Amino acid sequence: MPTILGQNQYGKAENRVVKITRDGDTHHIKDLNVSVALSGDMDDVHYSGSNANVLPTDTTKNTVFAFAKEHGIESAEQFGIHLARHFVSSQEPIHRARIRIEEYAWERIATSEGNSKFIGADEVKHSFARKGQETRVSQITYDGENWEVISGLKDLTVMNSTNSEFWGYVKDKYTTLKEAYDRILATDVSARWRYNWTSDEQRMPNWEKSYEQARKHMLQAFAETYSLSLQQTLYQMGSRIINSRSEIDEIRFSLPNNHHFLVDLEPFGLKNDNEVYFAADRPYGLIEATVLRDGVEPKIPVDMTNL
Ligand SMILES: O=c1[nH]c(=O)c2[nH]c(=O)[nH]c2[nH]1
Repeated sequence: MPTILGQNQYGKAENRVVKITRDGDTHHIKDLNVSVALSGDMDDVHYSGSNANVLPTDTTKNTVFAFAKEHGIESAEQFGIHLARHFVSSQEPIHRARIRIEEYAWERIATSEGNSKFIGADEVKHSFARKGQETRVSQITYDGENWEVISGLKDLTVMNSTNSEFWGYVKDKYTTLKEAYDRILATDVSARWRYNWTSDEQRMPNWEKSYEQARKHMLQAFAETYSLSLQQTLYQMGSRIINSRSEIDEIRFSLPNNHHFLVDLEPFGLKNDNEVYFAADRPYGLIEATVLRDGVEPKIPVDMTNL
């Protein structure tokens, strides 16, 4: 049966490019997921395997990262226009470029009051929470006599664009990681905290207020900790909650270390001055721990934060 080629397109999908613009100590984030689809005179590569008209998908990926440096990311639309125009105008066989972009919005984390003087602002200039993703969770158990309430949240994505280091670790013959003195620290917070309220219904905590405050203290600790490891930041987040909320005795975290790798732009004659990152989705470090009020028995199950 004779066959003919129908519609076709190709390119690199889901390039996770993060651009940090450092305006003094105020940082700005653009976080995009960019998918490139090109089409044009591509009959030959399908029929005979000749790659003479094929700009590699790897090159389309590199172009996304290089353009983040060369043109900046003013808006997703403007960035997409630059890219589409580039592919169609620089490659004769390419007649059509479709650039799809998802943009993830971030908002600044508000400072705690004592610290706003120290930082000189009501918002930390390098600490962000990703908008509109998190889910609030709770588990209530009652045996006819006693209550156990465990609350928390998951998928709260946060980032510090500076004030994070990681060095001085064990090195064996398989270690290749370079020590970092100024890295991005990003994670998706999954946390569960346990209330010490068990029976007296007259003295039930104000659940709404408690959630709001616990979340706030946790975020402020994330933003205000100068981090030497995600483990250290985790402990600060937990102890800030325990110390500021008397109704909470225990908190457990599961924190993926969302790695951001600086992209090597040297091959394109560009200097990457801690600006353009590849946001990897896997593998990731996974840091988990419980923080307890001293003298309290741990009761939150180890695997609960993965639910
Ligand atoms: O904060 C970190 N903690 C680690 O245990 C670790 N391990 C690693 O490779 N990078 C990091 N970062």
